[in-house]
Amino acid sequence: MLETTIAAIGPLDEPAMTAARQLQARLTKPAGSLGTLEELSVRLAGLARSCPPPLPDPAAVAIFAGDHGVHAQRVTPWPQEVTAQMVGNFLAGGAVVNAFARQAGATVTVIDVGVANPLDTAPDPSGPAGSAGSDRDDVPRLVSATVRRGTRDMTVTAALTRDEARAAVEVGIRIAGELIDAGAAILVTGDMGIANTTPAAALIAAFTGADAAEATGRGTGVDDPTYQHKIEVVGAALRRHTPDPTDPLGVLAAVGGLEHAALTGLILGAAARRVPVLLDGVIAVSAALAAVAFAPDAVGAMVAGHRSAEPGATVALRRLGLTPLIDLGLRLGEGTGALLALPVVTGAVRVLHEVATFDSAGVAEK
Ligand SMILES: O=C(O)c1ccc[n+]([C@@H]2O[C@H](COP(=O)([O-])O)[C@@H](O)[C@H]2O)c1
Ligand SMILES: Cc1cc2nc[nH]c2cc1C
Repeated sequence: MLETTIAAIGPLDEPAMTAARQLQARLTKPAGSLGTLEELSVRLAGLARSCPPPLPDPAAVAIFAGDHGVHAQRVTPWPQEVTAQMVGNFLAGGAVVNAFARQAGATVTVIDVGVANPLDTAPDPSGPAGSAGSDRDDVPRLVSATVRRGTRDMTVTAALTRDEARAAVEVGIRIAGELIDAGAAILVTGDMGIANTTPAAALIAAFTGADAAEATGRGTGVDDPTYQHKIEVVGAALRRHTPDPTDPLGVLAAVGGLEHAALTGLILGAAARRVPVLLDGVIAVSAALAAVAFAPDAVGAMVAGHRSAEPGATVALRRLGLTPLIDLGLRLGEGTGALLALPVVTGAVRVLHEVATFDSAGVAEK
């Protein structure tokens, strides 16, 4: 499944991109006045192989949840149980991602690929928090696709076996296919996993060659001594495994996480179906680096929703050559920054569908 998905990923379609550039030049606005949105609309036309490309509606958020053996190294102040508890919150509709998804009209699917603690998924008799008036279709959905109940501690041994990493990637590919088959026109990445900014930093360092200090951030907000310790943990894991960036499955297995690997699969699955994938924060962009290591053309399907405050996100975005659409200092994850960027993507495409040309509107050109 991984190999066939990689084989299905191809370059952007040049004729559709040329058509989009030519249409942009005829629309009633000064050339280039929509800045980044113009190039985004061209890219999305190339991805869809049509001009105009379809509007990115409806959107589907896929939140992959997993736990991390490296939590034992005290790289985060939060207890591991919070991963399972936040999954319960997503399913009850009470997290920030749910509020933003309701605002964007996006569905929310939570995929348990490796949560260590039991999930409390009993329905709340009072109904989903904050979702008054929503119909059944808007209720967040849980998919149980546990590969293992959390990774191993990457400072001691490989976080995953190659088979486990592959299984998690293939969960992501399967979810991409299911969401697209159900009608999603854009996929939005989400993640939940206490301690997951540590493997994200290690992945970014492994794929870009950045050192541990450049790739590592404060995650949920660690104090100065813990931050220094976290950089050492990332550095120690990299020294132990010396991951080979040309072997993405090996890198994901050595220093990755189950949600990172599943997000890699989601991105590859979207790219293979030529559907855009809106990237959220540092966990998503670390997975995106693995995706381009599998299939360089996968970058054509990626839209960087926002610039996470985590420094590793900027390192990864630079390597991917992606300009984030918004930069608001967010560092929450869950898909929140990407969802806020969704109207920008929609706007970029809507212009190609709806804006009059100089000819049709009788507006004089310079
Ligand atoms: O999306 C981001 O860039 C981001 C930055 C910092 C923290 N997070 C979220 O916070 C959790 C990981 O933080 P930590 O400090 O426990 O590694 C995990 O659930 C992530 O979704 C996410
Ligand atoms: C409360 C909380 C909510 C989150 N959402 C994503 N990561 C998170 C981490 C914590 C700690």
